[in-house]
Amino acid sequence: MGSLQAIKPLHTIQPNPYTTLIRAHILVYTCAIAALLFHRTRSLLNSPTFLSIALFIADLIFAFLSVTAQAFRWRRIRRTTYPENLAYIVPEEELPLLDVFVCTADPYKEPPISVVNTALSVMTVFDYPMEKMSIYVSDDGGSELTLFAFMEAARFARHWLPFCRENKIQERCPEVYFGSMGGGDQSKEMKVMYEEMREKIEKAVTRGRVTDELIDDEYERAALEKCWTAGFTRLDHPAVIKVLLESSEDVDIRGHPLPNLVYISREKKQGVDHHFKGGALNVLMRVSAAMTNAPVLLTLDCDTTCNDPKAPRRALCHLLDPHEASTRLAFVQFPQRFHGIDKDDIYSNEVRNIFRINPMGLDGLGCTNYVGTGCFFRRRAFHGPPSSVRMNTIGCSERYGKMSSETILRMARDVASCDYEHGTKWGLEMGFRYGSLVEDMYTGYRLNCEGWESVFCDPDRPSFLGEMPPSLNGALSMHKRCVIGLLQVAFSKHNPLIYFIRRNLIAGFAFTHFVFIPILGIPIMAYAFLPQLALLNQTTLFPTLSDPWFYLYTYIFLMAYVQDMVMFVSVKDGTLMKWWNDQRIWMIKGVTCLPIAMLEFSLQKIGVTASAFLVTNKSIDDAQSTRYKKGVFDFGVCSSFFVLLATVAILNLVMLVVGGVRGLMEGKFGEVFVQVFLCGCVVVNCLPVYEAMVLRKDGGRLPGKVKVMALFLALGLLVVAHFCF
Ligand SMILES: O=c1ccn([C@@H]2O[C@H](COP(=O)(O)OP(=O)(O)O[C@H]3O[C@H](CO)[C@@H](O)[C@H](O)[C@H]3O)[C@@H](O)[C@H]2O)c(=O)[nH]1
Ligand SMILES: [Mn+2]
Repeated sequence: MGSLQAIKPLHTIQPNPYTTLIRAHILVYTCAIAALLFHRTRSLLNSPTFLSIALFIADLIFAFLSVTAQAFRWRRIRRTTYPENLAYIVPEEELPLLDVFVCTADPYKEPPISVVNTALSVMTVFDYPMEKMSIYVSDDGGSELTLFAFMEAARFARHWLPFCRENKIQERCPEVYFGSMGGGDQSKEMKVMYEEMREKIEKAVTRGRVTDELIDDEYERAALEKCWTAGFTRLDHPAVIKVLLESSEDVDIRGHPLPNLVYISREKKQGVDHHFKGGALNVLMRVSAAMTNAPVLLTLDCDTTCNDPKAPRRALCHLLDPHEASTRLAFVQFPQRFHGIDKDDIYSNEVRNIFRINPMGLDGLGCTNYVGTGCFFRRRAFHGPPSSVRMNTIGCSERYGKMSSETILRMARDVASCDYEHGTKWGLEMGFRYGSLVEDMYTGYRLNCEGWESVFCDPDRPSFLGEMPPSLNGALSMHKRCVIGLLQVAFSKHNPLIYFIRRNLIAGFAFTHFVFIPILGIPIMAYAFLPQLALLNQTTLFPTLSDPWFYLYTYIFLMAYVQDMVMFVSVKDGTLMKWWNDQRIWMIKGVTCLPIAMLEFSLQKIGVTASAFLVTNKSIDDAQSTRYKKGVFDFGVCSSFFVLLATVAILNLVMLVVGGVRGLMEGKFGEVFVQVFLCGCVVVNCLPVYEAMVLRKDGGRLPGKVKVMALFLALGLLVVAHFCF
């Protein structure tokens, strides 16, 4: 094997060529930060006022996060996979079975037709033996609409799969395929069939139920009537499990095998904790174990379509690598990438930092993070640390028999019941881990803690494409939920600071940074308000222009931006404009969702409220998406985020003018320069906010109510500051 590998590698690593330079800079930068803290401490001891103490705390947090962030730069790597060489290691017929999990939770926020497209894209795009694939759909919405959509999809697949094979259409899901091309004659018929299916599904969704004339045959009717009986609600219903396609029996119209397709809506009971997506995935894991028990799993969100025929083989390049190391490999993560992002990505919806930049750094340290979708797992990793499970290559596992047999279905319903996990280690030491709204990050992290490794695979052509909310409020709400999830990890007993650092120092720093990002809200809020308010009474808080310490501040400030910018643009398709928007969103998040998330998290901690996973809305409003495509900000909802943001915008503009003018007139510009400059930075970032406040007339302008509230808040703060500072 060894020599074969040398000639035909499955994957290679390219370390970042600038690693030495980067490490030298990390050293210098860390020293600079230490010096700044020293300077801050000294001036604090000289004059301990409320302001200087508050800013000192802010600087401590900045320093903590800046230093830990360097861990992501310590050993950055890129990987290349050679799926074409896989055949030298495993013959085609010995490829492992693959179980694909698709989660959906709400037919109104996640239109069933797009969930269907996700499943069909797995079948069409992946260049993998059909009879080895099984698709398990989890419906946490417990909706007959979704089951109906999938029954329709199963029928459509019998035509669609041979059509794709015969016309060599490989790289699309039906929605994209029919959307982009008018199509030749051969595709006309298919298109009609697809449109019919879509119309039916959408009609059912608009009506809120599957009405009689939409149902085609007795099989469908029986399935729907038998399950959705009186008393069946989303939050309270027995498990529904339907085998819609069974590979050993169902064939397409040309007689070729189809993949397995199974619909699952786990049992729900009011008052029982269902653990959101993590709970759903664990049910899928058990039901699939009873049915196909594939050694390799792929998790997909309902909005993630496949875009790379080779993705499963790329993952196997790592998972089946005959070298020792691969036996400790738990998962191969492809980045979340998105379609429909506007050219300059005004809401920073690509979230490059989390999805592409930081993972390259973590990957070099052996533990990239799991991001919830587009991830191939070794099933065994969910059953205990690598040392506890038998080590061998993956291999195929046998099936239990006919999937839709009563015995197997009974077993499946049993493992999908509410009580099944009671008294077991599921969610604690087995399966996807509970306790955080970022079940993905937390699960990946816990696997790493157990000694499992993980790999980041980011080929140029995106392997998976998902969707992001095309509205600012949507993006901020989603981020808020993630941030609460991170805080739940940061303040848990598995917190990386005590739990991971002793295992792997640098990776421990990286994870520490990761979960403590939310507390950035504290310094960003402090810097968005305090220096500005201090200008009112002309209190000087920073070194003046003539002070040598001023250069240290400048260096640290500039370097923070330069480092960020270089990393941002060095990853493919990173443009300066996107970076600029990303840093704007960074600031906006810092004054909106971070503080609100911290507040909500604290309330949850003391037991005032309970944490909830609000599913991101994926159905899009037309006016909104037109604005988004034009790159115009959308502020058109009354949201507490916008009240905070507008307050910051107003306050900084006022103080920029007041501070600047007074500084110049009184010849004290050098003394207030840093503070006025800060106002300037905020004002530049807030330009779209002013525009939405005064100039715009469209639906995306800032609502009057928000403006008034922000105005009062800003005024109130000025009055308070005038008397206090
Ligand atoms: O109770 C629930 C809640 C959600 N989901 C599914 O989980 C997926 C992700 O939910 P969504 O609201 O779309 O999450 P995103 O806003 O896309 O959030 C990101 O963050 C989540 C939490 O960290 C990850 O699970 C996601 O994969 C990741 O894309 C969707 O397919 C949902 O249907 C469930 O199955 N059950
Ligand atoms: Mn998503």
